Amino acid sequence: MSMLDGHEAERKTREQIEAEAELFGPLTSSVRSLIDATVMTDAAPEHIVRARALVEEAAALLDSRRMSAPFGTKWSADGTRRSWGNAVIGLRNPIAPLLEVAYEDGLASAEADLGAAYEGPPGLVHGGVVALLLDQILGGAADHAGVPGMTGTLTVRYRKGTRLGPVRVTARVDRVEGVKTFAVGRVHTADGLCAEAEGIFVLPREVRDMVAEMGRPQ
Ligand SMILES: CCCCCCCC/C=C\CCCCCCCC(=O)SCCNC(=O)CCNC(=O)[C@H](O)C(C)(C)COP(=O)(O)OP(=O)(O)OC[C@H]1O[C@@H](n2cnc3c(N)ncnc32)[C@H](O)[C@@H]1OP(=O)(O)O
Repeated sequence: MSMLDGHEAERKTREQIEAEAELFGPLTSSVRSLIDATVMTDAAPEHIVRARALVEEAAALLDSRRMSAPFGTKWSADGTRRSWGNAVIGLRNPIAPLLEVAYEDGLASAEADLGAAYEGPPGLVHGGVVALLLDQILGGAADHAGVPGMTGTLTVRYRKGTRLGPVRVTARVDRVEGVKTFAVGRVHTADGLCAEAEGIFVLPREVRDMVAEMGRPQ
């Protein structure tokens, strides 16, 4: 499979995309609540059994028509880019913990409220989830700075346990060396600095070849 598969140009207007966001966003949000309720429920057994039947009915309804491939990245003529399946920020992905990434003065930042579904050690966020957030925000900072790449190396230093609840993640590009972008980032909670990371994002060879032929994709 090529690195460029899953990138797709689409003809939808901004209004159509907004209408889709209004349709799918609330579904994602409801399923996210369902995930939390599934982990946290202490309901009576008959309620669990009934809930399971309802969930299976909802899944069958949604599954009655499927896309032929995962969402990928869709590019519109006006430059809008959608990665709605993305595991960290996808609008259609209920396991995606981050909502919006803001970019200001070279700093990417985002907030998430990590509930019980993200637990690792008791009461703390799973270390893999911390790395997941960092990977995305560092990659986003590189992308936003116009020097995107695939994660080649991600080094995380876990300074203290990240308590479940609100977290803030930030990142910025530190330097660029040829096709490699070095980005750095942090995770904070009310307890202070919990994790730091450095990532090396490499513009893949086949994209480099394409860019050399056609100019950098917008
Ligand atoms: C149509 C546009 C497409 C744009 C593409 C960018 C998309 C980003 C867009 C939006 C970002 C949004 C945010 C995303 C965040 C989440 C990202 C993820 O989850 S990514 C999934 C996990 N990562 C992988 O699956 C990578 C798997 N590995 C590979 O594909 C290759 O190994 C790759 C691309 C990392 C390198 O392969 P080579 O063939 O392009 O690289 P060579 O030509 O050998 O080396 C180039 C330079 O990079 C260094 N390098 C190579 N691999 C490295 C590595 N793993 N770590 C550090 N440096 C590495 C080399 O030493 C060399 O350095 P010297 O130029 O000589 O200084």
